[in-house]
Amino acid sequence: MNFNKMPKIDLHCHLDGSLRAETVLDIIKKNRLELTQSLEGIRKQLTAPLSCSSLDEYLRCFDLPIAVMQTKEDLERVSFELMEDAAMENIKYIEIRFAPQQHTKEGLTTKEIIQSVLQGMSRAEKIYDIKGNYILSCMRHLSAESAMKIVEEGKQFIGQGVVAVDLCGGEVAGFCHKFIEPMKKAREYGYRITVHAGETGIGQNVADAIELLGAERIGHGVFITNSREAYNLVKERKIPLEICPTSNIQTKAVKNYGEHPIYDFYNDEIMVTLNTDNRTVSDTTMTEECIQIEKAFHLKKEEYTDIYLNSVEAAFISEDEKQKLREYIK
Ligand SMILES: O=c1[nH]cnc2c1ncn2[C@@H]1O[C@H](CO)[C@@H](O)[C@H]1O
Ligand SMILES: [Zn+2]
Repeated sequence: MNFNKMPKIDLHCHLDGSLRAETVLDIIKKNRLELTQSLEGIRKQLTAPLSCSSLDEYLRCFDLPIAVMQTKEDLERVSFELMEDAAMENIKYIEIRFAPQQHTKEGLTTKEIIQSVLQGMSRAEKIYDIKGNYILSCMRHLSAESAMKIVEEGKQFIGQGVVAVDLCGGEVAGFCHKFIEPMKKAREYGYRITVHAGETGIGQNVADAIELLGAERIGHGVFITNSREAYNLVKERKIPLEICPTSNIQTKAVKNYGEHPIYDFYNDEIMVTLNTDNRTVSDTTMTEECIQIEKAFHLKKEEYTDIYLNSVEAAFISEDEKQKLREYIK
């Protein structure tokens, strides 16, 4: 299959993990930041090394991009550029996530931060054949109060380019208990809910995310294989899994593409979707994720179409918008 040309959907893509190295260098120079001044050095810092041994190590690659995402202008720019990069490889719809909590170092308010990325997104939508929405991620190592603040301040943007909230960062057992209140509030306000869970060996977190937080989708969920309860919940309630194969190899959730459970899940009628996670940190694209999965499992055209249609179903958009996305693949 010529995946570059085929229509694609990315439901799990972090803004801060998807910056162009050239742009990072540009912003460092423009803002006179005391950071690496060489493109090669930047590229190295932005991408998870082959030797990456865990999610925690993978997450260290976000320090540099976050340092250059602290002004309105720079947030607008990186948001526009991610949409542009996605459009160039025929991604027709993308849900981009980021944690506003991490962009206040130069004094921006949550409102200014969200407005800036939304502006970049809508500028790209006017030029390219792509649509997008934002997911507000809350860092799990921060407090429930901090997550509540994002839920409260992001509320005014629901339906204006913001569709959901997420929990992300390092994963420990039982993390969901801490976030019951903010996620309850989020549901009341009309946010859709997706949660990173089951990425580091703890299947029970997936069951918790669904039962305690009302997660409608799960980021990764690879380790439902460890928990009968989580597996059955995902299967029976048709909870879509946002699978990001390359990222899972880097964080050592799986050994290689061939050993990724995505195809077993697919064959067991679990609703899998295929996504990038982080275009720069994982040095990947949607095209590349598709190619690797095609290679590993001899994916047929109908199977790719099924997975694309799962993404359409799982997207946090209206029925009309879903219909438009279905038409691309006919
Ligand atoms: O695969 C992942 N699992 C958990 N957290 C992640 C992953 N990729 C990125 N982030 C975290 O999400 C934040 C907001 O975008 C990033 O700064 C990073 O810390
Ligand atoms: Zn992620």
